[in-house]
Amino acid sequence: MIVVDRAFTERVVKKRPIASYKGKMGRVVIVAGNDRFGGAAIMSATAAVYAGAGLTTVATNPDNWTALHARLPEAMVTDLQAETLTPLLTNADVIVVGPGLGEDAAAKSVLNLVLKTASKDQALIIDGSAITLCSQDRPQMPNAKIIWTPHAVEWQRMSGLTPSQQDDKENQKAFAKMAGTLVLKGSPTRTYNGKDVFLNTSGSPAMATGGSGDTLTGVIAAFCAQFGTNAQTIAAAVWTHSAAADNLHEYVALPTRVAASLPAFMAELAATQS
Ligand SMILES: NC(=O)C1=CN([C@@H]2O[C@H](COP(=O)(O)OP(=O)(O)OC[C@H]3O[C@@H](n4cnc5c(N)ncnc54)[C@H](O)[C@@H]3O)[C@@H](O)[C@H]2O)[C@@H](O)CC1
Ligand SMILES: Nc1ncnc2c1ncn2[C@@H]1O[C@H](COP(=O)(O)OP(=O)(O)O)[C@@H](O)[C@H]1O
Ligand SMILES: [Mg+2]
Repeated sequence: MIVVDRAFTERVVKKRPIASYKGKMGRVVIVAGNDRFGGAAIMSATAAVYAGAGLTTVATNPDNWTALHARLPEAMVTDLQAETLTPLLTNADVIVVGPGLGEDAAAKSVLNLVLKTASKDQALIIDGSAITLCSQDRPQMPNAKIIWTPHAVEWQRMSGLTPSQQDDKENQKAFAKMAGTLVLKGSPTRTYNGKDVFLNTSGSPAMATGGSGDTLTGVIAAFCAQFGTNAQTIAAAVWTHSAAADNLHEYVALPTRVAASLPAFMAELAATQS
């Protein structure tokens, strides 16, 4: 069991080299948001941009474009059609699929496109609706660096384990049949990579509000884009997201306010390096 705390995270969040440029900070593509859950796409993208991803594109239902542009002009948008999306997916360093995507035919079709396109050097973060769809349809998974981010009920859909059965031993046994990294969200969140268990030490019930998990996907995406995709980076992203919520000292940690606090918080974490 590896305890993830501030000291652990400070080893991951690096000062930016002088010669940094946006292309070096990672290309993130977020496939998210149907006509009802545009907020999930906006929250994921906001977190990715505010946690430092160099170039963020959101593939979302066109109903969400105006709101996304108005809230987050740093992000680019595209639709969910294979013709426009395929080249963007191919060039991405990190792909997020699932927040607020829904489970209809359009969601299934774009999820299949992502699974067909993802390649071995890319991080692929699978969340929300995409977890539910993968659990139902059991598609062939790509040879990519897959990161699953289920909550307890999504993990139940993946593994068959009820929330009360979800202890380290059972989780590891169930995840041994799957590939990649598992971020099992909860209180506390545990990250599994098939070898170690990373126990998060930040977070509180103030995070029990819609959008907290959508925001986490963007933080993980930005961390992988900048610091390399491995279990340490992913566990540090989990800690940073929940610690940023703790730092608000508010009854409810509104995901948009958590995201807004990330640039200053990450500067603080990076400043401890000599
Ligand atoms: N503003 C938005 O656009 C939002 C969109 N969302 C999206 O909505 C879609 C559906 O996600 P949901 O998670 O709501 O629906 P799900 O159908 O996946 O799961 C919801 C059920 O699981 C329960 N649950 C969640 N965490 C649990 C835990 N730790 N222990 C026990 N039970 C738990 C919930 O109370 C609920 O009964 C996802 O794609 C998600 O990304 C949500 O994130 C909410 C906000
Ligand atoms: N009681 C709690 N203690 C610590 N973290 C919590 C608590 N409740 C929720 N969270 C965090 O909030 C997030 C919830 O994710 P999720 O259920 O996917 O939200 P959504 O899909 O609405 O964005 C996770 O990161 C989880 O760890
Ligand atoms: Mg969620």
